[in-house]
Amino acid sequence: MPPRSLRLTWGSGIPPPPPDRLTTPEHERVTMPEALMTVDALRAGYGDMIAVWDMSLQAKPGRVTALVGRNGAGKSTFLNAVAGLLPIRAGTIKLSGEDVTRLPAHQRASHGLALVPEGKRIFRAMTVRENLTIGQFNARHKGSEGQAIIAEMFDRFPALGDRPDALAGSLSGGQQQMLSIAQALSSRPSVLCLDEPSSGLAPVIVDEVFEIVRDLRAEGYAIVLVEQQVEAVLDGLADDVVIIDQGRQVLADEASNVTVDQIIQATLHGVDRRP
Ligand SMILES: Nc1ncnc2c1ncn2[C@@H]1O[C@H](COP(=O)(O)OP(=O)(O)OP(=O)(O)O)[C@@H](O)[C@H]1O
Repeated sequence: MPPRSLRLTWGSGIPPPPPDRLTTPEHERVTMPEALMTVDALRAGYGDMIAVWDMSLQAKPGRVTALVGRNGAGKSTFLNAVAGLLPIRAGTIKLSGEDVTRLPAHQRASHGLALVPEGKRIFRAMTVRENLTIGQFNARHKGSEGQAIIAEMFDRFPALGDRPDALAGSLSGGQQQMLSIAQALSSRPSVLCLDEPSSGLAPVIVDEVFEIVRDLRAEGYAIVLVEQQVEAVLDGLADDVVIIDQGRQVLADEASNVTVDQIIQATLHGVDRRP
C-alpha cells in the first residue's frame, strides 16, 4: 500500500490504463448522487445551553434523510439552525457546494433551502392564495410565473385549489399542513426540510402526507424529514436515517440497515458514551 499522502497522476511518467479500463462497465458502476446540502459539525443552542452538538448530515437529490429522536433531542433546533432561524455556534452548512453558513435565512432560501416548520406555521388570517404568494418571495418569481406556481400547487394539492380564497385558519389540520408544504415548495427549493409534518394529524391524513413526501422524493427533491413514526420511516419512507439523542448524533446509516429496535435502544435508553 502506498502512503496515503502519495498521489499518482497521469502524465508524470506513469502510463495511463488501457482505454477499455478507463471506464467502468455499466453494470459495475455505482452512482451516488452529490449532496445538495451538507451540514458539518453543526452546534447550536439557546443562551448558555447547547442543544445540538456537532451534528453532520447530507441531503441528496431523490433521497429522504430521516432525523429521529425522542422529544427534546434537538431535532427542531437542528433544522431551525440549518434554515438560519437560530444562530449556530460552530459548523458549516453548504448548499449545492456553496458555503451559506454566514448567510441569513432568506438568502439560504434563495440558495434552494425550504423549511416546513413544526406546527404548520402558515398565515392563518390570510387566504390560501395569499399564503402561496408569500411563499414565492424568496424565489423572486413575478407575474405569470407566480401564477403558474400557484396553479401548480393547486394541481398538486386539489383540496387547496378548491378553496383558493378561504382563510388559511379555516382549513382543516390536514389542509393546513398541505398549505404549509405548498408554501415551502412555492420558493422552488431543491432541499426541503420537514419538521414533523405528521404531527397532530389523523392517521388517514398522515398517510396522505407521507405519500406527498414519497412523490417529492420521486421528483428529485432532497428531503430532510423529522419524524416520530419510526415504523413508517423504516418502511420505505426514508432512505437514510440519523438518530439524535441529547443533542448528539448517535447513529447514521441507510434506512435498510437500521431496525426499529436499534432506534428504540438509542432513543429510549440513550447510548453508552463511555470511552
Ligand atoms: N426556544 C427555546 N429556548 C430554550 N430552550 C429551548 C428552546 N427550544 C428548545 N429548547 C430546548 O432545546 C432542547 C432541544 O429541543 P428541540 O425542540 O430541538 O427538540 P426536538 O427533538 O425537536 O423535540 P420535539 O420532538 O419535542 O419537538 C430541549 O432541551 C428544549 O427544551
